[in-house]
Amino acid sequence: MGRQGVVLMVRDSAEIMARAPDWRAYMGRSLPTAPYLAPGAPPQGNFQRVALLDGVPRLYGYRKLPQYQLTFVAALPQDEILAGFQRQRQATFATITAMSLLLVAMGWLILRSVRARDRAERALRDANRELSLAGSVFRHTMDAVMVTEMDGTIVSVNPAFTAITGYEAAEVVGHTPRLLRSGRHDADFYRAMFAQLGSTGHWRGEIWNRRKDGQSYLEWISISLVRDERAKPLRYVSVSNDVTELRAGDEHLRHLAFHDPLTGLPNRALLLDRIGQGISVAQRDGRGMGVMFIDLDRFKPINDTLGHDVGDQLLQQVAQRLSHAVRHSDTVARIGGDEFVILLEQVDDGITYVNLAEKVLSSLSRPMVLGPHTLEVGASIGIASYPGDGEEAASLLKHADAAMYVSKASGRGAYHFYHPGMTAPSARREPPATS
Ligand SMILES: Nc1nc2c(ncn2[C@@H]2O[C@H](COP(=O)(O)OP(=O)(O)OP(=O)(O)O)[C@@H](O)[C@H]2O)c(=O)[nH]1
Repeated sequence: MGRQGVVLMVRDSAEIMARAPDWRAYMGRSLPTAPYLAPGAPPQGNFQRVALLDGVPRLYGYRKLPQYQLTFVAALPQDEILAGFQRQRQATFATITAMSLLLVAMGWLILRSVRARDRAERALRDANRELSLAGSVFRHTMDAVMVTEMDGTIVSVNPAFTAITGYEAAEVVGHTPRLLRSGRHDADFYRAMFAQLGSTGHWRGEIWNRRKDGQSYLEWISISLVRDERAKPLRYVSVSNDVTELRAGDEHLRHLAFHDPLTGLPNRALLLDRIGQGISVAQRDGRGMGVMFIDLDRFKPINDTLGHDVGDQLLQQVAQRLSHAVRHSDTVARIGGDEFVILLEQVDDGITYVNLAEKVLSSLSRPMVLGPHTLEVGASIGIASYPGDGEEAASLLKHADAAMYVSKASGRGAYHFYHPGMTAPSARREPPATS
């Protein structure tokens, strides 16, 4: 019956005839409002109410015994009946709560792994995109790219490398860049290059290399040391391009700037520079040097009668004859229309000038055959030597010109050494006075 269950026997007069438990306390007490005593109450039934006598809410079951004018009543307290249900409800609630938490946790874990997977896929896509971009640059750049191991073994080269060197990738991979050496640089050059690469991780400069067909070419190259994530040296990457033609263009421009286009001889600017250098060397070594100013005699009539083209050819032939007359170390320059200068270095005696002047006069006086024309010109020469006749390039040249003017004035076809007081060339070129 539980802790608060009750069994009653109630007379139809509402008086409690028996009760368990505590029958003594309830004996004779009346239950006039009991539902089973109400007129027309069914012979048996159930109901729920708060007990009149002890105030406990109970569920009641009864059965009338009309022949004895009695009703049997049994009641159980509501909380005892519902206790199992409550326990079950709590257990169910706890289970549902735990499952919900579990579901939330699983959902969170799934979400996290989906996000992590998305992130990884995105990173992979980005990495692939970068790789394909790098690959495309590697394949399509006009610069030759070469990747080597730290010991110099070539790992890969790009198509531009093949275009420049003539070597296919398969022919160079596994070899070292020594394959390309032209022999124009000594061991010190490469030692300095690797020393800088070792200390700074970079080297940039020009190298003469050799193509597969044996032809030398000049490349502008930038080499970088590549390290791994832990900064350990991994590879060398070089990017280079062929600058041979560019350099040739530079040299051609420089040649044009310092040479006479008609004869190919050094012009006035280069001559002055070389005289300056010659003076420095002579000063240092205590040696002599000098310049010989040569002006053709009666050149103008050739121009005037046979034309400028023939005059040009004659000037070219004069240039050749002068070049043949001098030593390899001397310089022959053309500094004006029919004006040539020979720079003689390391000359300590006057006889060398005399010999050369006579050789030049004799060479230029020989007939020149230019197509159908056989022409004869001569020359007038002036000589000035360092240090006696001038200590600077311009003054030496000016004094040689003055001495040459004396040769002209003396009847042409002669040479003179400079002496102080000889007429300056500027005076010589003044228009003759008219009377
Ligand atoms: N063909 C040709 N003639 C030139 C060139 N530059 C200057 N000349 C000419 O060279 C001549 C030089 O003049 P001069 O030295 O006075 O003539 P020259 O007849 O030799 O006179 P002398 O020296 O007194 O004997 C001028 O007629 C210029 O026009 C050139 O590049 N080509």
